[in-house]
Amino acid sequence: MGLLLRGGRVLNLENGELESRDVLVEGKKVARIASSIEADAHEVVDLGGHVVLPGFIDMHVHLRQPGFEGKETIETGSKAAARGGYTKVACMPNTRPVLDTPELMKYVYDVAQREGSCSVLPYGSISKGELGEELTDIAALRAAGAVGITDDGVGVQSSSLMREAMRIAASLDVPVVIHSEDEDLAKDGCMNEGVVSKRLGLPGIPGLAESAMIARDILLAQETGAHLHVCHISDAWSVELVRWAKSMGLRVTTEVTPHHLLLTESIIDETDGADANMKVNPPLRTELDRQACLKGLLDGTIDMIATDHAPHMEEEKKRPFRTAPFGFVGLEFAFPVLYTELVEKSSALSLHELVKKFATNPADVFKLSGGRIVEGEVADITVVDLESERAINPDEFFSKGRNTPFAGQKAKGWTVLTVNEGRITYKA
Ligand SMILES: NC(=O)N[C@@H](CC(=O)O)C(=O)O
Ligand SMILES: [Zn+2]
Repeated sequence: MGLLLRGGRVLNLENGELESRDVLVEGKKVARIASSIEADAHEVVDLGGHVVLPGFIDMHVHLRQPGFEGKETIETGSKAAARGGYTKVACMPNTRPVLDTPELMKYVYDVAQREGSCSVLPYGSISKGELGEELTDIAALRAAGAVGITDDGVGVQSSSLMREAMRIAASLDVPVVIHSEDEDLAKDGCMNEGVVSKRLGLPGIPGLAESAMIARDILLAQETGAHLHVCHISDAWSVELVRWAKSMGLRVTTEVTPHHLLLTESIIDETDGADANMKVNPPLRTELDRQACLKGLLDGTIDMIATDHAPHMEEEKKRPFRTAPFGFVGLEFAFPVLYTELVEKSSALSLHELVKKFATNPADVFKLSGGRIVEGEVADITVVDLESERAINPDEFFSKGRNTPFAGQKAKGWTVLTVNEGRITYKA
């Protein structure tokens, strides 16, 4: 019985070494890891020296179900996740209806159980309908399996509402996950506010719209003792604030997207704002901001990578820059693009440091299973090919979304096999 992964090189997360090991999976767990395993497993996969990693965990994806199934479903989004090497994703509640009740938590778990290709952990919203007016029943959402609470897609404008949410969340040990955006400062903006927005005559969103809200919420986390997790950090001052909060011993964590680590508003400049596939929230910012995010990732200020996979329909993204929806897909190439740019090309960080940002840290921060490959623990495993180079090709996506500015970019590090709770969920 079991699944035997033979002839792979398992990444040692402590020292970064690749160790030739066989891995035997029985049921949902890793049964054995050894140099050579002889077992009559019912399935043997020869890994041919490819690299064996803990399954990736993405704490920020939009699966669009219920309500926006034209953009994505739990089935297609989780398939895309498995193809990208993810074994767990946390999905955002900005669906229709908004995921604001225990019944809707159950709905996501049920659909994922039936149709999903990875573990799907729903967030419950902070406010009913994400309207920012009335709190949800946070205790009931937690009891129904909410991985955290968030109004992602919009910022919580009311400071008193956020304060009350954090008080309750702190008492229940529920992470408060924030889309930091001061709507008054960000009003009608469609790209980063600065020289490029001025040149193109497009309304801007200042970095301050993000950092000012992060400052407020850090202070509220300090007062209430809540665990604050900052979504998709993108601005240099924001990174500085989180660094400060950590140095004060506060429970503040954060994530960054591949696009904020690798791209800037210059791509919008070069194309004269003609392509809404470059429109995302928070917006692509300046080189200074990008460098600050990179530095934050390296020094531990930024705990993890999250894709903020946000699929939209092609027609929607064909609209003018000003009116098209914000968002990029990311699940199917996040690891390859970051491995290639940050590990292989620039040696900004090493493979095992990157893998911690993709798997170990999200597991630890959100107290989830997985994040490492250990005998007796859950068999969430991703095998990647670090040699073959291929271009990112939206036509191959399992996701319904094609909206990415990374289309055509060449990368290495593609997933060849994904195992979620002992079950093969993707095989190249
Ligand atoms: N990131 C985006 O640009 N868009 C997200 C919302 C969000 O994550 O804020 C979406 O739901 O489309
Ligand atoms: Zn958001």
